Amino acid sequence: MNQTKEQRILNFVLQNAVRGDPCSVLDTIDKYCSQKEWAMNVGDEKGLILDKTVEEVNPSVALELGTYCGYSAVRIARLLKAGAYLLTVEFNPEFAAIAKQMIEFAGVQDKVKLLEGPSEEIIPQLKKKYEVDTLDFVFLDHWKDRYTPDTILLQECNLLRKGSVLLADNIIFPGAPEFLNYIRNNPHFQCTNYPSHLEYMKVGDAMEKAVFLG
Ligand SMILES: Cc1ncccc1-c1cc(O)c2nc[nH]c(=O)c2c1
Ligand SMILES: [Mg+2]
Repeated sequence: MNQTKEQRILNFVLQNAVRGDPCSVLDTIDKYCSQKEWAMNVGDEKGLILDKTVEEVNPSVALELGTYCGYSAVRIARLLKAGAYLLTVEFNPEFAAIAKQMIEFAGVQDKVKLLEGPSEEIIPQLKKKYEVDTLDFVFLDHWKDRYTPDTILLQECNLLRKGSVLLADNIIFPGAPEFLNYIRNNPHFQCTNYPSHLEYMKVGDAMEKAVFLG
């Protein structure tokens, strides 16, 4: 049975990265996806914006929507303080299976809880089933058409508190114009734009940070 691109990425990591070393896993994925097969990891350039935001927020509880192969889950988890954790949501079971192995190989499994299913089903379960009070940081990197409804859902479920930080990928490419319009015109959010490039490409992209004002 032919391997998927995601399986090829995982195998390249298993054969070339250092087990238990998150930076080695990230560098190895970036090497494969810039030299061999493009894939939709946040990548090294936008990854630095993600790093800076996570370090600034220093979250106790973080949520990621869109795990894919686990690149940004490893990227975020490696920066979390003792006792802090990341919940990451992936709809595609094949991607979730790859990400689980990637997270374990990187050695950050104790900080990451991978939740498989649609974000619109999982978000309303976070308080009761996953014992979340509020979220300090949310990384939106799933499907652009879910950015706005899921942001509204997070508010409806009382998962945001004054100062909660959202960071959204792909604001330019593939683009999330409806989300940008929603969040920039919403008096409950303070927005900042971070111009960058699409992962592994010279094409322009950007990330948008939105701080919930309560
Ligand atoms: C797949 C793709 N093709 C061409 C250009 C951009 C993309 C692309 C890039 C990303 O960073 C994505 N992140 C989350 N979810 C996506 O669907 C997604 C798609
Ligand atoms: Mg993305």
